[in-house]
Amino acid sequence: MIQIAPSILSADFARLAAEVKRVEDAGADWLHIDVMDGHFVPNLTVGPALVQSLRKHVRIPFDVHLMIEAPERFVPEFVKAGADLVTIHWEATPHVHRVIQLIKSLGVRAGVALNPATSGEELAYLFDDLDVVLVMTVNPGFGGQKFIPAVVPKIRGLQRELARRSSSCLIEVDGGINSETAPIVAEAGAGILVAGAAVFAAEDPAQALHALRRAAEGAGPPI
Ligand SMILES: O=C(CO)[C@@H](O)[C@H](O)COP(=O)(O)O
Ligand SMILES: [Co+2]
Repeated sequence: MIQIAPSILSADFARLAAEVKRVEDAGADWLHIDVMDGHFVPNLTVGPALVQSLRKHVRIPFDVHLMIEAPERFVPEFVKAGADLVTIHWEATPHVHRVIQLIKSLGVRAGVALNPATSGEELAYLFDDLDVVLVMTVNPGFGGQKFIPAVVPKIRGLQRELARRSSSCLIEVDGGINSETAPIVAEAGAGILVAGAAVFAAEDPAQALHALRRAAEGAGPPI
């Protein structure tokens, strides 16, 4: 079953609670919260205070995508604020294993995100500790960008390696996901699809979620 995680980056921040409730009611599986620090990526977004405020209005689990340098500095605050899954970038700290241990020790799920230019081969020693590998299908920093097809073989390679190890770790994809790209990534092995513009910019989010799910599930099981 494909899971969909709408990204708040394309929501109207002035009406955030109402917009998020709308996608929750429409059947979203996760809420994807993009955190940016202006260093790791050339953009700034939100911090733990916003996560804590939203937590009071939303029941679906929070998927917090940290696009920040040295994420270990802020992991405990995001968990305290209500994160259910914390994903850090492979490129953002020299101590990825240590940060994954920190996230797990706080009782939530842990993910590692890979920029388009990162191969993911280095992740092998982490698979047993990871709940999610997040494959960026755009360069991180902004919503509404165009999907990078060259990333698809990486998704397929990760899927094969995870299947070989009988791992329960899921592949999440993030960036430029819509009804055209969803079947491509689902066929390659993605189980969680992040979708910002495709859901929050749609007139009818329920219809948009349905279209994404149908497109992805029509792709058949991963190879
Ligand atoms: O992490 C990011 C961007 O850095 C994403 O979560 C985007 O916000 C997804 O938005 P769309 O590409 O689906 O509009
Ligand atoms: Co994201």
